[in-house]
Amino acid sequence: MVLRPLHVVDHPLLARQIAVLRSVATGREQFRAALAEAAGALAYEALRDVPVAEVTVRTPLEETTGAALAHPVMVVAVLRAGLGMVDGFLRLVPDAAVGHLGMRRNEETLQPEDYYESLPAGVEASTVFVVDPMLATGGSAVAALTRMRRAGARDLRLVCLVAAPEGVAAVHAAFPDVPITAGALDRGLDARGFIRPGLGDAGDRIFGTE
Ligand SMILES: O=P(O)(O)OC[C@H]1O[C@H](OP(=O)(O)OP(=O)(O)O)[C@H](O)[C@@H]1O
Ligand SMILES: O=c1cc[nH]c(=O)[nH]1
Ligand SMILES: [Mg+2]
Repeated sequence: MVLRPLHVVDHPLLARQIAVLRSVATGREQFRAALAEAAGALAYEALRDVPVAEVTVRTPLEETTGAALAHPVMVVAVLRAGLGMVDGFLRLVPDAAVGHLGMRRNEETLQPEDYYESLPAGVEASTVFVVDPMLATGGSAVAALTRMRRAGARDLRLVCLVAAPEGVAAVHAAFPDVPITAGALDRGLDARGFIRPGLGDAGDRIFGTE
């Protein structure tokens, strides 16, 4: 049986941040802050089923058992827009390693072009979260996940803020075992490959480029 995990997080605090991010009236500073908040909420949900290890804890009164994450966490940001999600993730997992994959979508062909890669050691042993706010055609996500699998990632997950059904289908087709956590599943893509209703160009809104 093919596993097709998509978890669209349903939470009022996340929904509120997504409304801020969608609004054309939201400026750069507020956009960055809302994206960090939303990424924290997504991280909380995306980490829900990571393996835990039992540890012994001594309270002031007696010894008991507690939980620790069984494997190190690695966050891999798809540049540039994925950078906007890293701080939110690190608020929840401050000791996570952070990798970077440089990737830009050619706006004529809609194909992703690689331009950078920097990955910390320990990919094989880590729970790896690839983060990018926008999952549109899925070309960038599939390329990023392919690079991470080639780098040795075994426990691999994708976290995005806004997903189009086309992108979800593309990731599911290429990586049926990779769970996707998303903040919203939108209607679809327009003729230019933009997510509708979406939030526009996430990278441009974070960095002020146009
Ligand atoms: O699913 P796709 O059709 O591949 O589109 C999604 C990609 O497009 C955006 O990045 P972009 O290429 O605009 O680069 P940027 O983050 O530097 O702005 C976005 O952050 C994704 O990486
Ligand atoms: O809607 C979209 C599609 C791709 N990249 C974005 O930033 N926004
Ligand atoms: Mg990109």
